[in-house]
Amino acid sequence: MSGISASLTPPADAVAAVRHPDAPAPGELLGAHYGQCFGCGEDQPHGLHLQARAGEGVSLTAEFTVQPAHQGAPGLAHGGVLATALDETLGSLNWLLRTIAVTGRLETDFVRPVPVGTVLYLEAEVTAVAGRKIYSRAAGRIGGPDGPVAIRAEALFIEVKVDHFVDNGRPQEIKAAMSDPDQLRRARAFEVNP
Ligand SMILES: CCCCCCCCCCCCCCCC(=O)SCCNC(=O)CCNC(=O)[C@H](O)C(C)(C)COP(=O)(O)OP(=O)(O)OC[C@H]1O[C@@H](n2cnc3c(N)ncnc32)[C@H](O)[C@@H]1OP(=O)(O)O
Repeated sequence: MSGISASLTPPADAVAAVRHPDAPAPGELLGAHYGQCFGCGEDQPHGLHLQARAGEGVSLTAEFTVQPAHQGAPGLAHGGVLATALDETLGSLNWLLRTIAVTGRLETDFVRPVPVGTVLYLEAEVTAVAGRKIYSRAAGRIGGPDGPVAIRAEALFIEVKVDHFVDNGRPQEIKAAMSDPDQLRRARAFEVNP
């Protein structure tokens, strides 16, 4: 067992997260926010191809199958890849809030080794919101959705403006995504209220 750091404990004035009225219905697949995303992108050959599904409230489930490209030790998933799976799952929660946010802090416990070929069953929920700060937690189970926990994490996401990606990333792709005539795809790219 491990304790979490103070910065992951919501402050006294934190409030419960509110699911956006247009959030996908429980059971609905969220789809990728960006085709080249290492976590969820369908165009990323060595990516995780993680598929997240909306849950009740501000929660979701996701699945990811560990591939040979994700090994650290022979036959076992790399810890950084597992942390990525948690990060991606937690990041997807922002689509249920329709908030653009990036990971500020991610604390991960690696509880059991995860062999190649394993399906990791992830579950995540937002626990509290305080201003721009979104607190969340996730766990990944093996052997089935009710199997033993192999990994878990607590995280703090920070809300940002689209400018975060324009100023620090590839502005031309961001501008193209913002002009996408498909309103839902445009909103999903930035996980924001259209
Ligand atoms: C073409 C299509 C395009 C698609 C477009 C995609 C859009 C959808 C993106 C989704 C992507 C998903 C993928 C998975 C999620 C990632 O993996 S995101 C990538 C990894 N994360 C990053 O790159 C973030 C890098 N860090 C930063 O940019 C900046 O540090 C941050 C996080 C924006 C914060 O900077 P800031 O805005 O100046 O905020 P700042 O005032 O410093 O802090 C605000 C508050 O947060 C607290 N805080 C900030 N950082 C921390 C920290 N590390 N620890 C504890 N507390 C912290 C501060 O203490 C402060 O608290 P208060 O004083 O308000 O109580």
